[in-house]
Amino acid sequence: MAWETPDKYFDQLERWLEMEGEAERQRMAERRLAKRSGDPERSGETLVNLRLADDRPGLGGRHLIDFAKPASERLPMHRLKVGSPVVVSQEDNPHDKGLSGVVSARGSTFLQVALEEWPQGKRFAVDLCPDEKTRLRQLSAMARARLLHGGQRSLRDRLLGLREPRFDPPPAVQFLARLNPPQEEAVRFALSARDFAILHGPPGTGKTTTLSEVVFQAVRAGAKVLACAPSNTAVDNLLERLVEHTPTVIRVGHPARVFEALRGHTLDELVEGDPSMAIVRGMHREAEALMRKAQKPSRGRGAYNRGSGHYAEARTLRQQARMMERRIVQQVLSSADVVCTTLTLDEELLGDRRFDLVVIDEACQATEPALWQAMLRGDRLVLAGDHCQLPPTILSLDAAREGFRVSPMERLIESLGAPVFQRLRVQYRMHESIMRFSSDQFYDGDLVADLSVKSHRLADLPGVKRADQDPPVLEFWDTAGAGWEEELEPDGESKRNPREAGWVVGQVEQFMAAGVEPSQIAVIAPYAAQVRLLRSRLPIEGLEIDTVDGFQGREKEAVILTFVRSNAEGEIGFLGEVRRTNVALTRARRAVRAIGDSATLGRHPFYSQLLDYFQEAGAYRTVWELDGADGFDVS
Ligand SMILES: Nc1ncnc2c1ncn2[C@@H]1O[C@H](COP(=O)(O)OP(=O)(O)OP(=O)(O)O)[C@@H](O)[C@H]1O
Repeated sequence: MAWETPDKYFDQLERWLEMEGEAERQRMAERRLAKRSGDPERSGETLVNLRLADDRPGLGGRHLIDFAKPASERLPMHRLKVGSPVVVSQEDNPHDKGLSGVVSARGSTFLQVALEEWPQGKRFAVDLCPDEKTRLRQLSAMARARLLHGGQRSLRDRLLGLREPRFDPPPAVQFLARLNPPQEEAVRFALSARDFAILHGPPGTGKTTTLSEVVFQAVRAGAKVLACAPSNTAVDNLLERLVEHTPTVIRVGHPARVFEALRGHTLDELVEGDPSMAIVRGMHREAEALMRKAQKPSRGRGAYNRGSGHYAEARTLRQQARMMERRIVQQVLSSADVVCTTLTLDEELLGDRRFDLVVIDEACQATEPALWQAMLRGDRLVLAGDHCQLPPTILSLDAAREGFRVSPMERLIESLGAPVFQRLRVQYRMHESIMRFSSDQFYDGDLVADLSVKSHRLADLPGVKRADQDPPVLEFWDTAGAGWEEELEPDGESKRNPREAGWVVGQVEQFMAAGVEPSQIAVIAPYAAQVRLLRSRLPIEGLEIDTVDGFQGREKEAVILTFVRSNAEGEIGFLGEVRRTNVALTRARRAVRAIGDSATLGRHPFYSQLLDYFQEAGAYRTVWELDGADGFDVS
C-alpha cells in the first residue's frame, strides 16, 4: 500500500482506528446479549461463576487475587491473557460497576487479577475491557507525527516510503553474544542504518537474540535505547535476553504484567529499592499520623484551628513526598541505558525523553498506528519480526479487508524489498524435514537447520522409550472419502470435527505411552470449537490444546495438528490464510502429526503442495489403514 502524502496516510489510519473501536464496542454489546441468553463464556472474553480462591499482596498496595470455578474446575477456553485489562464484577449484584484490573497470571484452573481494591461479593465475573486508552494514545501520537520537522520528519517520510532510506557502510563489531554468520551480518546491517532497518527472523532463527545484540552494541557506543514490543510477553522475552549483557535495563509497565523472575528490573521495584525512598515512606507515615490526629475529636479552645492545621500540614507533607518520589522515578529512569516497554508508552512518565535508537521486536504483530508513539521518541529504528507468521489481530473485518492487518514491517518489506531487510537463516528449533516445507514456501528455501537440531528426534529425549523403529518425524493422515466430516458446534459459529478429534486423542495417548511428557506436546486446531471439544476429551494436566494464535512465538517437542475442514464444497475458510498453517507447523521441534481431508484441503494450491511434500517424504497415511475407518467409532 502506498500513500501520496503523510496526511493521506494518517487520515486512513484514523479511519481504521475508528472502525476498530466500533467493532470492539459491537463485540461488547454482543457479549452483554450472550450473557443474558445463557452462554456468556462462549465469546472467550468473559469468565463467570468465579470464586475467590487465593490472594496475596502485590506491589504498590495492589491485591493479587486468584479467581477459580467451584471445585477448581478447569476454566473454559478464554482470551484473557497476562496483561489484558479486565473488569471484575459481582454476579449477584446487577448494579455493580465492577473494578478495573489487569490479568497478572493464568493457569488451567485459575485466573489471577491485580486489583487496586478488594472485591466485595461471593460470585464474580471477569470481562475483557476494550482498550480505549491505547487508541487515544495512538491518535495523539499520530496527530503529533503529522506536524514533525527536521530529522524526525525525514525519518517519518522514509518510513512512509516517500524518501529513500540511507545506510552507512557496515561497522566493524566485536560481538558480545555467540552469533552465527547471518546473525552477525544482520547486526552490522542494523547498526549501519541511518534511518531504519529490518531484521526478518523466521521461526527459531534467534531474532530476539540478534536484536538484543544490536541493543548491546548501541549501548556500548554510548546510545540510549528504547526497546519495545506489541505485547507484554514479547517485551519480557526481549528483556530476558537484554539483562544478560546490559545491566541498566529498566522495564516500564504495570509490575503485574511482568514475568515474576524479571520484576527486579521493573521501574516500580527499582524505585522502591532506592535509598531515598525511605525518606518518602517516612513522610507518608508522618502525614498519616497527622491526619489521624486531626480526625481525633478534641475539645477546648483552639481545637478547630489545631485540627485544620494538622490537615494542612499533612497535605503539604504528602505533596512534598509525591514530588520527591517523582524526582526519584526520573533519576532511576535517567540512569537506564535501555528502557523496555510495550508499544503503548506512558507519555507522562517518559516526559520529553528521547532515545538514540528505538528497537521493536515482534513488529509484525503491530498495526500501523501502534508504531507511532515509539517512533516519535527516536532518531533511528530497528524492526524485527516475521511477516510470514500471523499478522496483528483486527476485529473490524472491513478495516482488515482494506489493509489494516498489514503491519508496517510487512509493508516496508513489500514496498522497498531487499535493501531494507536482512533475513536470519540458521534455525535452532526444527528437525530438518519439519523445516523444509516452510522454508521452501515462505522463506525462498533459505533456512538451514543447525546441527544441534537437524536430525533430532523424539527418541533422543530423556524418558522416551527407544523402540526398534523410532516414531517418524512427520505424518499426515488423510481422511478423504472416510466421511469424517466437519460440523458446526451446536448454537455456535465455530467448526469442529469429532472424528478428527477422536484420532487426536489416540495420537496423544501414543505419544504419552512412548514416554513423551504431556507438557512437551501441543495440540493445535484452527477453530475454537475443535479446541473446546478436544479440551473436554483430553483433560490432561500439562497438555496444551489451543488455536494457532495461542501458540505463536512458542515451541513444543511434538505437534498434533487437526485441520478440521472436510466438506463437499471444498471450503477451507480461514485456513486460506496460509501463514496460520506456517505458524502451526513450525512450533514443532521433533515431530508433527497432522490430520485433514485431502479432498477438501487439496483444492487450495498451498495445501496440495503440503500433501505432496508429506507424500514425497514417505509420511502420507490414510485413515483407511485404521481398523474400521469406515464407520470407525473413535468419538
Ligand atoms: N547463534 C546461536 N547459537 C546457538 N543458539 C542460538 C543462536 N541464536 C539463537 N539461538 C537459540 O535459538 C533459540 C531461539 O532464539 P530466540 O528466542 O532469539 O529466537 P526467535 O527467533 O526470537 O524465536 P521465535 O521464532 O520464537 O520468535 C533460543 O534457544 C536461542 O538460545
